[in-house]
Amino acid sequence: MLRQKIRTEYRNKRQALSAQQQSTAANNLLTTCLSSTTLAQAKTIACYIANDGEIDPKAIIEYCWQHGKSVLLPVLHPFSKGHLLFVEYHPNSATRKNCYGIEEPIVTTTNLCPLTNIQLILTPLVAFDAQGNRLGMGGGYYDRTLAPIRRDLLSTQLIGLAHNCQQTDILLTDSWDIPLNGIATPEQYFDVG
Ligand SMILES: Nc1nc2c(c(=O)[nH]1)N(C=O)[C@@H](CNc1ccc(C(=O)N[C@@H](CCC(=O)O)C(=O)O)cc1)CN2
Ligand SMILES: Nc1ncnc2c1ncn2[C@@H]1O[C@H](COP(=O)(O)OP(=O)(O)OP(=O)(O)O)[C@@H](O)[C@H]1O
Repeated sequence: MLRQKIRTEYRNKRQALSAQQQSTAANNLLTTCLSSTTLAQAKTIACYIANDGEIDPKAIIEYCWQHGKSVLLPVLHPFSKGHLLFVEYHPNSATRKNCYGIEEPIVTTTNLCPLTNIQLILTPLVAFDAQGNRLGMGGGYYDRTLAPIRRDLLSTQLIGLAHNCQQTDILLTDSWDIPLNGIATPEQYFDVG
């Protein structure tokens, strides 16, 4: 399947980056994000903990904390298979590793955030194109969870974070794919509306 072939190719590209390249990319990513008004204006922002060579958004999370913004992380839904929950994340949040080895906050009765309260979601991705199409890890987690955005039921903004080497020509899309409003790389911001 073509999608799987592209996924493997682009996972390999990001995994091949050196620690030095990762660190430079992560620092420059914050600068790009700050050039878009979306991050400056949003008060409730979902992000992720880097895994598998993904660009590291740690500096963005720190920036959000310093500027009084509320940060959320995705957590694999404990009952609804293939869906995500978004959970508050603070400097001292208790975390654990999920089944993919990705750190996630422990869900409590008070730290869940409904999708309707999230103004901006910064998504990880494996590959993207300049039209705002996104290829993820293949679990369909973001696509399923964010389906209400596709149906225009939510105004949450979606911005993908990526290394420059994750840009592809044109990605073929499926009916369930949620298009991004923008993509931020260490070099530039693609505004796709
Ligand atoms: N940092 C980060 N957090 C995230 C995601 C992500 O892509 N990145 N997710 C985004 O959905 C969710 C977790 N989904 C994931 C889905 C699959 C695999 C994974 O490693 N899958 C296969 C290989 C996939 C393939 O190449 O076909 C594996 O187990 O090796 C990891 C995370 C929520 N949290
Ligand atoms: N809204 C949805 N409802 C039901 N199934 C879905 C939905 N979105 C995606 N899926 C299923 O999830 C599977 C994986 O989708 P896809 O390859 O687009 O994931 P991805 O975008 O790479 O992953 P992720 O969103 O986790 O980063 C597909 O085979 C599809 O059947």
